[in-house]
Amino acid sequence: MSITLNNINKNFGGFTALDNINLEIPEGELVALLGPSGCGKTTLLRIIAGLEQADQGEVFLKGDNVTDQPVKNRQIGFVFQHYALFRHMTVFDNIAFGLRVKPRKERPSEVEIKDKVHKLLNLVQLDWLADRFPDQLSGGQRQRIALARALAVEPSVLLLDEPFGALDASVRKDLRLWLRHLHHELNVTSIFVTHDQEEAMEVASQIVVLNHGKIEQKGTPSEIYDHPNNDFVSRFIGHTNVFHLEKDDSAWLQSAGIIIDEPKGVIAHVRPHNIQIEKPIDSANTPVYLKDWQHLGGTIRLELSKDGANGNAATIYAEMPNEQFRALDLHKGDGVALRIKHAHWFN
Ligand SMILES: Nc1ncnc2c1ncn2[C@@H]1O[C@H](COP(=O)(O)OP(=O)(O)OP(=O)(O)O)[C@@H](O)[C@H]1O
Repeated sequence: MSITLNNINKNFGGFTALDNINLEIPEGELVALLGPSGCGKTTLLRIIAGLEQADQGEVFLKGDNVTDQPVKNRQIGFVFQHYALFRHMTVFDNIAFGLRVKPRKERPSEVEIKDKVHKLLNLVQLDWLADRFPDQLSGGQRQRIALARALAVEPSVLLLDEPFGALDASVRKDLRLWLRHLHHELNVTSIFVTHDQEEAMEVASQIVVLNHGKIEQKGTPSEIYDHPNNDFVSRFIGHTNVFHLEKDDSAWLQSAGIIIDEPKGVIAHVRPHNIQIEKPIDSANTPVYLKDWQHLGGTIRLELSKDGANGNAATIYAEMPNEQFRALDLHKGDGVALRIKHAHWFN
């Protein structure tokens, strides 16, 4: 089901939580609402769900204006950060709950319910846990069961609010991929809230970046990463090195012979992988040296410092494949030459 938001505004007292939000989400997308704490993500999700009323604006689901419709008429499934499973019910009964409370005319028979719950348990790959209680599950298993429960009533839209926020890093990583694959299988229009840009990049087909109640940018992960609209998006999505050409950076960049494209503004944002590192011709006379590095799996992140700068000088981050780093045979304290391959410019 497609989702359209027109001019959504929401204030809490004198505070503007959402400021004229316009958004079109086509059917079948998996969209991440991404932004820093307090930017309005959950409020927007709650307005789509009907759990909160906007002060102004309209919500359309599949072209129908549902602004004044209560939650129960919107065919929406929810998964929240803190497991909302009923503790006194088994996994099976938790998933069956939404079907059993349907009005008599729409309620499936117990045989149909049993069949459906097992299908959902298979889908989330936890069929063997049907008779357990929520307390006997791991955090990751509970979230998968919460998702199965949300899907039981065949929602047209699935809303997930930081669904993996309470889980540890490795479980989170597994569940992100799992959610993506599950979405490929089901194709239910889904929106999930996250403040984790890596999570948004890894899972979503579209990312909506929010800040101070406004949409800063909407696009695919690569559009957002490679073509950030503005300074905020560029800094928020992944690491970026910021060079101010009207301020301190101008002089040392010039002295180091570092040229950043054709300037198209005064602030250059450079992604770590767009900084190429070479061994300098004159290593005794290089203004940049290797301070430290870290392994990030297939790549190495290099921390570079300006020679002679005091301890507060901004670190420059570069990234390169492991083999390339090994071939350079660099050691801590070695001088390096930089070449900047590409920058995003802002004013
Ligand atoms: N019921 C409320 N009454 C007053 N202010 C509220 C209420 N709900 C939210 N807010 C405020 O509105 C702003 C947006 O809140 P919201 O929960 O949507 O942010 P968020 O982006 O989801 O943040 P987080 O990532 O921290 O959950 C925050 O400043 C919050 O304090």
